[in-house]
Amino acid sequence: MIRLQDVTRIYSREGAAVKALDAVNLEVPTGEFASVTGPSGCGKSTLLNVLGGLDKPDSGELWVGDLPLHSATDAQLTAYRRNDLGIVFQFFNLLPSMTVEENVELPLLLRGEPSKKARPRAEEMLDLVGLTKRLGHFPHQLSGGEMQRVAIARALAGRPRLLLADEPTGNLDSENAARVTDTLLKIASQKIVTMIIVTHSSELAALAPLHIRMLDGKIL
Ligand SMILES: Nc1ncnc2c1ncn2[C@@H]1O[C@H](COP(=O)(O)OP(=O)(O)OP(=O)(O)O)[C@@H](O)[C@H]1O
Repeated sequence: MIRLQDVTRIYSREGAAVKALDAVNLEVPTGEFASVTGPSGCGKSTLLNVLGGLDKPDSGELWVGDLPLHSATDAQLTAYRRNDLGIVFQFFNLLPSMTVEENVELPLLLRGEPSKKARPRAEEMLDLVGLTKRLGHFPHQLSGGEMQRVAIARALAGRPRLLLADEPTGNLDSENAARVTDTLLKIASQKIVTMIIVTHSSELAALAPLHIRMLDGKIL
């Protein structure tokens, strides 16, 4: 369970206080797929940043399972980001000189897993996103949608508790966006991870069992 209780994050801009998150209360059950929508400036990125342990609330409580992110130490936050969190970005962020398989394996190798464990895990995740035939390809040989599915496989490889995605279909044409959406729905149906996805796509947002609408730092 992800639980936010009265989470407030205030920025100051030109001397004025901006409540990017204004006493937000939210519960996302383990394994749930939640979409987040709302107009520019409503606080979506701030919500992702506090969930990702990159920013701390000024007040309130934010729990990821039994970990209190609002009071976690820097060491706990580093461990949380490394072990419990998968992140998918709008622009994929794959390493161009590595193959698809190597891109997915890399986070596992970086955290000390031996290659003989990392490789089958990468292959399993690439099978999950339907890219088994692309293992040896390089990112520039893939479509945008395929690159995003590699990024999703990479984010899941380390068995995170929480998958955060910021506009995962924002940079894709409709056909590629549809494939990425199908992949996300497949992952959601298997309940292998809690997913919170910020999107401007009303289609993707509506497909999520939990649709969070934000306005002016609040959840509607
Ligand atoms: N570092 C910062 N310093 C000052 N104000 C900030 C900062 N980060 C965000 N804000 C303000 O907080 C509010 C929420 O911003 P946030 O980026 O979370 O919105 P958003 O919904 O993600 O917007 P977009 O869809 O445009 O990315 C906005 O008014 C923004 O200007």
